[in-house]
Amino acid sequence: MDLQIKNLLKTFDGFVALDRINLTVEEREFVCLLGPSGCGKTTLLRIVAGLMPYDTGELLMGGRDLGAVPARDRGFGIVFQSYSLFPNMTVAENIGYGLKIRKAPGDRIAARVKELLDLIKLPQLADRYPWQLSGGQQQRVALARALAVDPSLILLDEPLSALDARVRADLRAEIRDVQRRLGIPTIMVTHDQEEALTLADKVVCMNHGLIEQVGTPQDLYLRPRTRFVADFMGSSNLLPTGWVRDAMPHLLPGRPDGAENAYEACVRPERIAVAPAADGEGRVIDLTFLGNIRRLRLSWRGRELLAETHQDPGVGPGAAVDVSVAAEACAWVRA
Ligand SMILES: Nc1ncnc2c1ncn2[C@@H]1O[C@H](COP(=O)(O)OP(=O)(O)OP(=O)(O)O)[C@@H](O)[C@H]1O
Repeated sequence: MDLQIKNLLKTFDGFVALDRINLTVEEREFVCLLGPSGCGKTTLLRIVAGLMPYDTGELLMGGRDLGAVPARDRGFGIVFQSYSLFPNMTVAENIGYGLKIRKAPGDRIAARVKELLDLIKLPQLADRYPWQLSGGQQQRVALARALAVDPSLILLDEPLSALDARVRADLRAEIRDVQRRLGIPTIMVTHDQEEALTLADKVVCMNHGLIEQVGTPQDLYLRPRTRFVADFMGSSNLLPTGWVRDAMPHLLPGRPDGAENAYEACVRPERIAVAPAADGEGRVIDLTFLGNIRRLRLSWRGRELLAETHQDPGVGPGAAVDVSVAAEACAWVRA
């Protein structure tokens, strides 16, 4: 079943938190809501969950209006940022809770709990209590609990944000794997662009209660349509039209029509090629070693540019370099 969000408006005392949002979550799709603090991600997720009312608009699940359906009857699985396991229940009891309140028979609950413990790769922890688990384990149990009732939609509110980088990366891969296997449509809130790029089929980039752009991770990274999206989805060189006309005229043909200040060229740092050249016009300002990449700040034709390379560029600060950008490396964005 798909979820359709139509013209959804949410205000708090006149403040517009969601400004007529339109969005479809297709069957089997993993959608990430991405954006800075306060852009409305959590509000949207809570409204879909049924935990918060909205002003106007429509929510349809498989064509059925959810407006009058209370949270507990929506049949959605929810995982929050903070581990929200019941502290006085074991892992198995936590996972089986939803089935128990639906009065499922004991043997069915036990079988389902076992299946889910295997799925989250924690079969040996059934009898532990939440306080005896690491943060990553607790979030896996929270995921299993959300899955236990065969939800028609999974809602994840920054489920990884309290975990350290390594656990986060592992669990991220597991969530993706489980979601793919089960094919349950999923909405996840995050402010971490890397997380959105690795997990999502569709990324929804939000800003001030509006959707700036919706697309695949590739769309948003390679073909951002606004300066905000370009900036939020990784680092970029944002180059004014006037400068491009003088310094990189070969980028101009892709520019949409519009006033001089209406568009800027977005060139990702890895698309700037740098080569040592004694008579090169560019100068290396500094170079930072970041393990898998090297980041160079360059000065070239009156601007500072950011370049990144996987190879050792063979130059240091002060060195003269040639700088080039392929025409197709540029996306024109609304400034
Ligand atoms: N109960 C409320 N009363 C008044 N304003 C609220 C309420 N809940 C949220 N807001 C406001 O609505 C806006 C969106 O909040 P929301 O929590 O959805 O943002 P977010 O994108 O999830 O941010 P974060 O990443 O910080 O959680 C914010 O400006 C927030 O202050």
